[in-house]
Amino acid sequence: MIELQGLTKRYGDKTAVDHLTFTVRPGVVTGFLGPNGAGKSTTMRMMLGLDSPSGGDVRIDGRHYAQLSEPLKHIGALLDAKSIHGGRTAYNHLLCIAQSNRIPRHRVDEVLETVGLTAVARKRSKGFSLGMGQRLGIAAALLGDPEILMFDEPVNGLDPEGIHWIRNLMKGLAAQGRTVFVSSHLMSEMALTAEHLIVIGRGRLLADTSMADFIERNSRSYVRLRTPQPERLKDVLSAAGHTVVTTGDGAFEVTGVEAAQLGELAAQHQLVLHELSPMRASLEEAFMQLTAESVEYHAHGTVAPVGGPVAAGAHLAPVPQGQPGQPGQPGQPEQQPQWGAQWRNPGSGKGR
Ligand SMILES: Nc1ncnc2c1ncn2[C@@H]1O[C@H](COP(=O)(O)OP(=O)(O)OP(=O)(O)O)[C@@H](O)[C@H]1O
Repeated sequence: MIELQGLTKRYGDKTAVDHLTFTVRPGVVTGFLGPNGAGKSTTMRMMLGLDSPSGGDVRIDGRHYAQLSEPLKHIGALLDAKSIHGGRTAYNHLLCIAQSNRIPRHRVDEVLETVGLTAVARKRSKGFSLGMGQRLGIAAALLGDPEILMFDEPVNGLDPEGIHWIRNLMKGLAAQGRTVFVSSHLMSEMALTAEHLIVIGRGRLLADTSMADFIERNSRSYVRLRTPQPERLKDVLSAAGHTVVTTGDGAFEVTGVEAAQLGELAAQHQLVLHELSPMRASLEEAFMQLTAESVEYHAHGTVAPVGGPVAAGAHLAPVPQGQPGQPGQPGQPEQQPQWGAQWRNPGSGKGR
């Protein structure tokens, strides 16, 4: 278990981490999300004793990192895979870490096997691809067989096979009852991996919630309609009390009503429909809205204002309802400015 209490880090005038209080529990993968510069790496560095807090406290299984007599047996971390000494073979790199941490030599072979690097164990790591480097970094994190594992952006730059492998590895480690804490700036990636979510923006806690709750509350559902008789359909929908939004491609979006009801309404008025699709806004959209005020570096026109319309061409991928990982209920966009408060509920998750 990792416990943060009011953890704060200032660099001069800049507050990189601002009074963070949350607990990372065993048995589930906890995703640590935030836009670039939100303070994820700084938080992780403080967890590992690599940076000292300006205020507050972080404990690993009840103790400060510096108090752990054999830290690698408690917590293993992948922070920066590129920091590996390229002149050593993969085997020697791991052996050095094992010997300086009183970890038995047989663990080197075991972790090489786990990460699939046995065949290249005697090769110098400077010739390794990015994916192989990540695997070697993960092998080092696993070396002490720790109960807590921490991965900073582990899928960055990996190919689909590598991403799939890391995802399954993390889930497997959590299923063994370990604490798995993984940072990312991609909500879509976390939706496939994490059961619990911690979201930060500008160093502050924005959400502490189970993934299921996040999906349920944030996946805005609506119905998309297309017709060769747009004016008539719009009149019929408006007369029935529905608010109709016209999209760039000439379709209509209607919120707060079932697709079947709209189909029946159209049939009653003998209107032809070319499309009648129940849709759900993507989690990426919900995440962008949650963190919109916290994004430090905006790409012009790509970030949705809180509670406002989403910019055309933004990374939105509305998906038809009923897809795996997308259960939920209609969202309430007018409540979005309060989302942060709504999510600050450490007890709401499934974590143990
Ligand atoms: N050593 C440092 N000196 C000054 N400012 C720093 C230092 N380290 C981090 N910062 C600042 O603290 C803030 C948080 O940085 P951090 O790297 O923790 O964010 P992050 O969420 O990990 O970002 P990314 O997703 O881009 O890696 C940023 O504004 C960064 O510029």
